[in-house]
Amino acid sequence: MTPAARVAAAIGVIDDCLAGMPVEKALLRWSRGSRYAGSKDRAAVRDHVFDGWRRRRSAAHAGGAQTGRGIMIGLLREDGADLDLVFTGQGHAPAALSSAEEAAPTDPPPAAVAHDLPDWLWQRFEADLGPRAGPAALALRRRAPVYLRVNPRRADAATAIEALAQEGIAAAAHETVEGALRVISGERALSRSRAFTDGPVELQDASSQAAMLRLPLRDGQSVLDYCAGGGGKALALAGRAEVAVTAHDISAARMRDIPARAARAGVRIELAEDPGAARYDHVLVDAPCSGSGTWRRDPDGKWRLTPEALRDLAQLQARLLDEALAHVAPGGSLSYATCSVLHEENDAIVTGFLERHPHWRLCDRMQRWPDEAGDGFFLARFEQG
Ligand SMILES: C[S@@+](CC[C@H](N)C(=O)[O-])C[C@H]1O[C@@H](n2cnc3c(N)ncnc32)[C@H](O)[C@@H]1O
Repeated sequence: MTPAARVAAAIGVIDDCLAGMPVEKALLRWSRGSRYAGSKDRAAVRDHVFDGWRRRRSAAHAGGAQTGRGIMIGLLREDGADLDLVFTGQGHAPAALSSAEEAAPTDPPPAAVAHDLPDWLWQRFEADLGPRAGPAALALRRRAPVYLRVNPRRADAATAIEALAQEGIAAAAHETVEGALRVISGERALSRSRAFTDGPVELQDASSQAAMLRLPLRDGQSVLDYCAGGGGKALALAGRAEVAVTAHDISAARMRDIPARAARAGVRIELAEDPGAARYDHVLVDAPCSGSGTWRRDPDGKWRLTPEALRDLAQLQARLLDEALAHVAPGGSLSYATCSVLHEENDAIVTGFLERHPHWRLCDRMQRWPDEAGDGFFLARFEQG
């Protein structure tokens, strides 16, 4: 495919997204109908679509229309591309620009548009994040850096960097998060690399890693990951110390890869579909959330979230914390995590918990904002007394 044909394909996929199709589904549909496209074409179309979808509002403003074509014109215009080389109308290229499309807009976009958030969310960002609202929203418009977690059971950082380099993947140690590596190039080779398939590294954002490093684990202790999902946090905790980690999730299906991932990582994780009356030294609630700190990876999230859905999430988060509390052993700790930057899912949940449980106190709190050092992430840890 020519570069222009890739843009034409992205326009079609973005139109499907605008019609309500989730971005991954729209890409899959295009991919299935485009057997002629090679792996580089697929990667390029994916990048265009995700760039356009993250910057949907500002690109539509710059391109003059809320359509796949308008978004791609705006995106390329904002990025300084020569539009006449792409919109030629020849072969599989998109049609030449009309005179209306040739004129870049002169009016500045409203703040919510410039920050690529729905109006209500931009208001929340400003209210909740204060001066950090702008930088956080702008970070969510960019591609996410790829971070790996070095599995201390299999390698140290230097060995992992060397193993990755031998397979054409350049990585460097994170400046502040121990054991986190930033992938500099070659990320598309990762999933097939031995460093990944044999267990020395796992894909995990640096902010999640930073949060898991804060839990004060000691050898011999027990840990319950109450919302374990695919087990990313459980694996990080199991790798850190000689602790007995149990994974629970309302969806057993979500946990199905944990045994294989644990075996690859050289750790043991027990699965508990129902933790019953069991109690643990550390209980972690990595709660379902809006994902607002990670929307650069999942841009659908910011366009789909509604105030009502956010309120429902906050109710679920509070309930999960109360449920999980029953599993904390005497003298143990309860940790609450989200990958959100919104007050309603973070500090408001902490305040509500402390009001409902006055014998518990907040003993640690971490808030990270989305930037080059990692995703947005929140952690609060409670102890009794
Ligand atoms: C943020 S994800 C967890 C991600 C996971 N900890 C990781 O690191 O990969 C939240 C998880 O909470 C689970 N969940 C939702 N409601 C729950 C409930 N009532 N009890 C336990 N888990 C629940 C979801 O199935 C989902 O897997």
